[in-house]
Amino acid sequence: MSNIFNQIPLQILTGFLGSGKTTLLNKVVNRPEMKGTVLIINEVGEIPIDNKLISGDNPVIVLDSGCICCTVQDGLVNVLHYLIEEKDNNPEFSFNRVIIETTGIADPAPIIDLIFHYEEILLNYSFAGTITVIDGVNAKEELAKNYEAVKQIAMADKIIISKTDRLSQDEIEALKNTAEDLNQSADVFLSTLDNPPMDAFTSFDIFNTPKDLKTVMKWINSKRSDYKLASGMAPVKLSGVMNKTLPTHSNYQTIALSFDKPLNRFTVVHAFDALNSQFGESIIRLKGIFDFDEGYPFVIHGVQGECYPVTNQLEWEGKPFSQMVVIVSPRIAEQVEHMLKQMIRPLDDSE
Ligand SMILES: Nc1nc2c(ncn2[C@@H]2O[C@H](COP(=O)(O)OP(=O)(O)OP(=O)(O)O)[C@@H](O)[C@H]2O)c(=O)[nH]1
Repeated sequence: MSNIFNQIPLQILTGFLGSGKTTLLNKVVNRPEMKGTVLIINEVGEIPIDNKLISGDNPVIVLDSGCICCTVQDGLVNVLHYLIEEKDNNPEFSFNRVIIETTGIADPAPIIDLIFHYEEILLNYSFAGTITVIDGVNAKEELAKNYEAVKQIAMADKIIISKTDRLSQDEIEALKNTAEDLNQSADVFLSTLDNPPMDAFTSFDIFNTPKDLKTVMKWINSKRSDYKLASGMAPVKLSGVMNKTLPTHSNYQTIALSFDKPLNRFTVVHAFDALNSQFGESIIRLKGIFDFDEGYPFVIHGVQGECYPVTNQLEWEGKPFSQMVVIVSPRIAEQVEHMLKQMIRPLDDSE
């Protein structure tokens, strides 16, 4: 068991769907100063993809049986407990920091609440703050529609504005102002694909609780009426670790597809183009790893109806595969799934 002097710092990394959390983590965790970091990644959808996009030696643990802020709190407690046990009993395992990457639709409040109220976590870990990634390109629309995106910013100790390589100086200033409107106490950092703000991850004082604990507590008990953006979340009752009222998410549906044969690249690109032009921003998030039989995996991302260029230079580990997750509003889910199944064809398709 640990004491106050060797409590492990625990950071939460949050930010709306597609804002750039995994990309940032991938850049950040392989730096020497982050050695010994354990990543706990929570994903929506039955098929976890993000863990396959993180390279390097740091242990990555996936929590994929639901969203960490409502259904997998027990899972998080178990993982944190397991890590301490391993550290105490296995001389070959040590770690000095944990970063929890939430799903893009997570409300950080219940996770922070859990950290502060679960005795075993408090004994061994020290909460080192919430880092929220704001999507530099899509934040305006997201904040107008999604309550989670607003709350993620309001709860932050540090805010990272991503994708600033695609923004003008005026746009960056406007986003800084938005961030400040929602949260005056957080430090704001800027990020590009090549230049992740390391300070946001490395500068914290583990002997202090985050500076705006009061704000955190206010948020934990808050109702939507305080904020005029986006729609509210309906409260639900949970059993398990936290037997209290917690929010559910805005309305999203996840479509997860796997394919066991190499795919025809053009049919995939064509299907995504068709989805984005027909449904636009209702395709909230799309991501996939694809086997086009070219010897290495292709990674395709889409955020709010726009597809991004392939960015990850990965290699296959084991047998090639194709898996994708699409997050959409429920009213179009059936149609989207049908289109994808119709349009995406295997390479050897003779039709
Ligand atoms: N131009 C640019 N693109 C970025 C930047 N950060 C992320 N992206 C792109 O944005 C897309 C989504 O990034 P991810 O890191 O997967 O986003 P995420 O927040 O982990 O997404 P979820 O897992 O859905 O919550 C990818 O295509 C990234 O390459 C950036 O700083 N600049």
